[in-house]
Amino acid sequence: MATSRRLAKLGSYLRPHWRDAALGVGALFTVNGLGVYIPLLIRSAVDRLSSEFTINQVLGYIVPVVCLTSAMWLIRMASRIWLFGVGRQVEFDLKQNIFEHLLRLEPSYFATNTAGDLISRATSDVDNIRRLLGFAVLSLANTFFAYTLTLPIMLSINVDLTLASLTVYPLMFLLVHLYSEKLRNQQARVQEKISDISGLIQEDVSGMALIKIYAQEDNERRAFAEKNQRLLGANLELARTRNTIFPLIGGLASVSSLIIIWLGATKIADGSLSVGNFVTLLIYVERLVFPTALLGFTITAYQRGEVSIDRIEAILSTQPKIADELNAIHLAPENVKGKITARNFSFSYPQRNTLVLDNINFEIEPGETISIVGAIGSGKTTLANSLPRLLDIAPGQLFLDGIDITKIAIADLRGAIAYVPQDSFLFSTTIRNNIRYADPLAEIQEVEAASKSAQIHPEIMNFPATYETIVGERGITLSGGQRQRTALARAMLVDAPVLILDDALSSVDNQTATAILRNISGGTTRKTVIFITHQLSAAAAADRIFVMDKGQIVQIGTHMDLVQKPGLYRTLWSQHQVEELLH
Ligand SMILES: Nc1ncnc2c1ncn2[C@@H]1O[C@H](COP(=O)(O)OP(=O)(O)OP(=O)(O)O)[C@@H](O)[C@H]1O
Repeated sequence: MATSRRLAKLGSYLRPHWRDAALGVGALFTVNGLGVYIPLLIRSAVDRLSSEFTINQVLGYIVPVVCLTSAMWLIRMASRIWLFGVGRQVEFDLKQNIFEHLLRLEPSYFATNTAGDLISRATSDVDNIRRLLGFAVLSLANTFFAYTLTLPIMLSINVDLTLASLTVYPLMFLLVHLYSEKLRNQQARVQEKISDISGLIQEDVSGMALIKIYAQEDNERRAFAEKNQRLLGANLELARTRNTIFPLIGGLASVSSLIIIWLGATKIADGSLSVGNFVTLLIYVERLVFPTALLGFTITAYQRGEVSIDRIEAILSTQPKIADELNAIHLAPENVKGKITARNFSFSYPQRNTLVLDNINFEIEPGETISIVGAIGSGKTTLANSLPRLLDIAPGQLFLDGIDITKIAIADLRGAIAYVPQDSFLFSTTIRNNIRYADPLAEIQEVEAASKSAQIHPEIMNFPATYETIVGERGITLSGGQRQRTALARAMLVDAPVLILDDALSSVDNQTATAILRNISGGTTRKTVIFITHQLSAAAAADRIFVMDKGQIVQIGTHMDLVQKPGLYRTLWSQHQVEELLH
């Protein structure tokens, strides 16, 4: 991103908080104005007191200097509160924007961007921008005012001495210019390495059981040490560059004072400079040393911030691929009948040329229960993910109640479809909150009814705190089957007209799976149920069965029809019967 665009971005982050920023900068202006005035008082004191010295005169100078210095201290404090506050506000806004933006992005985005990298951008990079907008703005404004207010007065006192003291500055700016590109690149490398390490920690913590099962602790330790070493290398490289340039800047600024002392002394000796003016110039140059030396830190903060702006904007500028059309159709779930149609539906994943779904056609009537069976990788999950538009599908291929699903408002489409994916993810909260996730105000009776439909209620009643039992992270305190049925209860509570179960009962025995399917597809208000499964005895209970092979629906029919015809279903059924016998 070009520097001008980065500055425009910074401006846009600051805009909502311009009042505080302006107050902070205004306070710095006042402080620097007072800072310029105090040496003038001292000059007058030095010149007057050298001719007549009384205690009253001394006090007449000391009291205003003390009062002004105290006022400066208070105003400087206020400027810090305002400007650092702006940094914190921007940090809050950015975190909020990033999180809200991530919620709008489609699942495939998270397949290509690791959680560790996203976390590092939302925390460490946001922190860099906070520092840039708090500390760097403060120190830059301070340096700017220090120079613009001090230099004219210095020039009015003595042009030669002032210009001589400034001779080191071109050298200083050349130094900064030469090193800035290098510093920015090294900073970017550090941020990348931080992301790498966050990614590894995040992945290893999630996959800890796997690491232990395969006894891969040593390999993981080595992989971590390698990444940590790279981060250390990047940090040391950056520190070397910084530690070369910043003391040089500070040192060059101090050379200005030496120039004033050296040339000033000769000017006092030849009578062309009063002692008062000499002292004043010396104080002014000293006053400039600190803001100038701070420039180094300001540059670091700026460069860190620059890299971080790019990294954060990479998230914020990613347009969601799956979004509502301008005139999206709104559908209330209670008005949805649940008819699902596919017409010549084909799909391929980005970066893959082959069709994963190849010219699929079907009609599912409202209230019908359909089982989808087929070989591993035949496209069942892809079909299930397409219906609630978790995948970016082309228009005119899938329809809900005859309406193209790409024309329906996404929230309404997803509100009409309850979906239990293969991975029955549970949050680290109570079972009750997990079940009523989609309806946090649901009463316990509704939660219990949903659990009864999912055949998990008796087991929950046996947990130590029944529905208030806390589920460990990702539900590790529950068995696989319990997790699956809790996830199913969550979908049952929604009471949507369409229910999709993607291999969601694989850890439940065949009889229970069949009973659950009968339970959810029966009743007075029948839902349209799509039941993807490898459990053929449960699948057989459906009204119709779709058999998938290599991205196509190769057979459609009832269990009785399909077992009588030669084809994939009969083969799968025979295999299933052999497995049942061997069991
Ligand atoms: N995100 C993805 N990116 C690229 N290819 C994918 C992605 N997800 C699935 N595939 C591929 O699409 C094909 C169909 O996968 P899908 O998960 O739909 O099959 P499935 O029938 O549900 O399999 P299973 O019975 O194992 O769940 C497979 O070849 C798979 O490798």
